Amino acid sequence: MHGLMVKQRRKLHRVQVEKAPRLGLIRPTPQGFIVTARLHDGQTPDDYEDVLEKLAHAWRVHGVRLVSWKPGRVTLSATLVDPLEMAAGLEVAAEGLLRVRVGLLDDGNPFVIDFRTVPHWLNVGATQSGKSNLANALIVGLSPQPVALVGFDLKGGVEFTPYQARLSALATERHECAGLLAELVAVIKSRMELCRQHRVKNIWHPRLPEGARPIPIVVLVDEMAELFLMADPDNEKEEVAAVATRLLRIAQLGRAFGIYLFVCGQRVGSDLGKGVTALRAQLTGRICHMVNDDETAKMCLGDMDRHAVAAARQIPPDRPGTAVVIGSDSRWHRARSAHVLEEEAEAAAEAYAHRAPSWQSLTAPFAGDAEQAAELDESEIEEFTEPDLEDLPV
Ligand SMILES: Nc1ncnc2c1ncn2[C@@H]1O[C@H](COP(=O)(O)OP(=O)(O)OP(=O)(O)O)[C@@H](O)[C@H]1O
Repeated sequence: MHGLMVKQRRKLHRVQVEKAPRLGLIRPTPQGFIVTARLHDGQTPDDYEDVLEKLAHAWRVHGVRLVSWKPGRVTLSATLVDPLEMAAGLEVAAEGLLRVRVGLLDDGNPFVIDFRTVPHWLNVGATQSGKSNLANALIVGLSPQPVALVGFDLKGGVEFTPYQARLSALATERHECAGLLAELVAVIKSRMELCRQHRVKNIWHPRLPEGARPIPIVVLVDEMAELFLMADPDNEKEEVAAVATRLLRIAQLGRAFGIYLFVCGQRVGSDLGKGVTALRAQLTGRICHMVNDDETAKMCLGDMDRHAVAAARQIPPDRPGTAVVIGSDSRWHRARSAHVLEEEAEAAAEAYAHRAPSWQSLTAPFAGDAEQAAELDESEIEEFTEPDLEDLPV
């Protein structure tokens, strides 16, 4: 027994985490180089994630990322200059239905918002960090597409009114938002009925005749906090609760019924209430621009990857449009959006105004009172929350 203990203790003593890396061959890449490091006993890839910034300084390079790992070894990629410097001159491009290339990732790949693979997004950042610029990029990329756009603009309309020509509906006050959200849930309910009639689980299923397939709806929300903050809880509680529930229903069921959320805000904090935390869990696409407080970075990225939080806190204020993004691959990337002026987005909205379906045509399938139609029971929600991925549009 004693011998075993001594052996164990020796083994434990062998474990040292901070040791010089054992590097393999250095291979050049267009942006810098790639190198493999063998892990010392007791090291994990996480230990490397924790010291990437130190490595970048030691190697005198712009940045180091851990690109992959196998048992016992990690592969690191170093970039000599910031690839995001090149994003400024990029153009936004539609890359298929509901898919927009909005900028560049720091591994040189395009930064793509693809609602087909990641249906709902949270876009946060301090003032002047580049949130609206990204929304502008989406307007430019989505306007020519056969999709409906709906705006919730709690900044009194300053953000989305310029694009009204291409919007099928716009709400600027919270009570209007509550009504419009009820109508969207009612749209979901009518699409549910349609799917039941054709015995399919989502609107993309091939069994649904092409003519019967409803048009996708992208919902843009700006300033999320305004939907949840209460100046006078006694009078506003009910409305806030209704807004929170309806947003959550849209997030839970949107993927199956072609309704997608892009939610922007300066701040996401637990003080906004449980509704925000529940909603956040459904917004699996995350974009964190420069933020002023740790809590917002943590709320935006922390539940996905703690290293992403540290990366977001390092975004310099003089690089608007730079963000830490978690998208379809569930890994975090530094990214920068293409620079899109409000005028460009406005021009795109005007040019494609004829593509905006009328709100009446979108809500036609449900007759009567939206508030009532917006009631859903748990079994209905469960029935449609996990659509088959193969059915999503191509
Ligand atoms: N990707 C980018 N490249 C270059 N400049 C950018 C980029 N994104 C934003 N900017 C510039 O940074 C400034 C702030 O951007 P934007 O208005 O999008 O910030 P915001 O986060 O929406 O701010 P606010 O909350 O105050 O509306 C603008 O002048 C904009 O042109």
